[in-house]
Amino acid sequence: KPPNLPPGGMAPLGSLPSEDVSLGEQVMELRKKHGDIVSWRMGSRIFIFFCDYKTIKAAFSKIEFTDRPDFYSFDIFNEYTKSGIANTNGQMWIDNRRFALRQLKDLGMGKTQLEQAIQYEAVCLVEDFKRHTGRPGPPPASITVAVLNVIWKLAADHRFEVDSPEVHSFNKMITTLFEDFQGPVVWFDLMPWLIPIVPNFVRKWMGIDTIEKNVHKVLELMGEYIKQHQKTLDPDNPRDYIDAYLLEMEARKDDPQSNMSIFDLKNCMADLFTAGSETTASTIRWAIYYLAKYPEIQAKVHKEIDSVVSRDVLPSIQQKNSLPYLEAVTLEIHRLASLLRVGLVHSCNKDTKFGDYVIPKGAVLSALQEGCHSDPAYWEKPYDLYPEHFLDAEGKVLTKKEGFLPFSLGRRQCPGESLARMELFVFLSALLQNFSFSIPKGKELRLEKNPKDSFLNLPKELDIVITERP
Ligand code: HEM
Repeated sequence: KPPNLPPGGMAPLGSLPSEDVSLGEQVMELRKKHGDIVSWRMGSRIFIFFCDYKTIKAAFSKIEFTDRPDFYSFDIFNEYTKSGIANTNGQMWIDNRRFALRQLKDLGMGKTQLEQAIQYEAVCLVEDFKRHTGRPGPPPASITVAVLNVIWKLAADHRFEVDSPEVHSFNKMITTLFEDFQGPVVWFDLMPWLIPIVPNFVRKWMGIDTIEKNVHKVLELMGEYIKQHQKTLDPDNPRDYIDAYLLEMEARKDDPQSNMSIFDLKNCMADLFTAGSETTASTIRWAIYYLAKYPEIQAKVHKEIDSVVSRDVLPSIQQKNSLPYLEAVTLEIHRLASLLRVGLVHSCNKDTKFGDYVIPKGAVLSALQEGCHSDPAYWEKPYDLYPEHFLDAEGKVLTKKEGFLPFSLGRRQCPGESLARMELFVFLSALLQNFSFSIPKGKELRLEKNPKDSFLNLPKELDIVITERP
């Protein structure tokens, strides 16, 4: 055991989390015994869990705690060659993240071009929901298409029709990757010494081949769009992320510090799609489920929208500040869903003193989001949908709240946060202006999380009834 390690579950041979209770809940038990920083040896890895908001904020502002770990499951996503944004460290990460943030800003975050694209997707979404009214069923797949189309617009100036088989098969690739990412491949992350000794047939059984194939398909598709863009590139009129990257890559072609390449571009794009699609689409689904479960809150949202927006136009992003209750509901959905339950792990790149402890090089670092989001120290009603958590006495939105970190904190904080917030506002306000959501008669809507999904809290497919509002 390294000296001065935070206290916790440090069985000499390492213990794996139980599958009956979620990882987050198991860490919360350790927190009760040991305090806000706990360690846990899982397999041959030392995990450090930061359990309290202030501790996470202090930890994730440290450069030593900003890297990603050398996880096999992460490397598969880059075909074992570090590239992209989410799984790189050092200069490559700094350059790619900076480029992504600049593109997300230049292509219209807060500006009209992307706003219009999102607004157009909202029109299509409402039209599609009309086809699903009056009978029990899961929330329509058009939610995912709308969210994917926003990223397609940004990345490759492209969109798909809601019934296009291509967009659904692309989505299937991404969701399958998410499922597989939480599967047996995790053993290689926790016990990397297994990697060279596990025979091929076991790797196959673990689903590694399937993940590799799926990743390859995603990257190949990105490659096709890049090729089309190379043929039609106009340096004076960059259309999207791909054009901007190609131009910068050309401008830096003699720069020995440049890590830019077509392979890297494919991975940056894949990162935007994987990080930005299911997260946003699932948040919309959670919102629909929670509002169906809390009809009195839904009625208040309807009333607010009706008092601000005329019924013959969809709400626009400019009206966001006039709809504080909807905004507070959206923030509550982030809190209750805690989509990335224990965050996306970081790693420590050198032995680092932190408070009374020393965090050893190579430790895997995790922010206990769902613990913060249900901590009674921060939330009056931790397990209820209670928009008042995010409203002050005058009904104004409290955007910055201690204990609230759905997009994480610090240097790795989600670069897509503003885009996600914009999408959530435009899509949810459009849907709630036009529809109400309810639980099918005689049914119950069970929204508890699956303990086996330790990292991502994606909603199960549950039936609701969509009714067009008069
Ligand atoms: C509701 C929607 C979303 C949620 C809850 C969410 C949450 C997060 C979280 C918790 C992280 C990990 C941060 C860390 O490592 O500490 C992250 C990373 C990331 N997100 Fe998001 N995200 C959302 C939407 C988006 C969107 C729309 C995009 C872009 C299109 C995006 C792009 C990324 C990228 C590229 C990273 C990796 C950043 C890095 O490693 O530097 N996300 N997100």
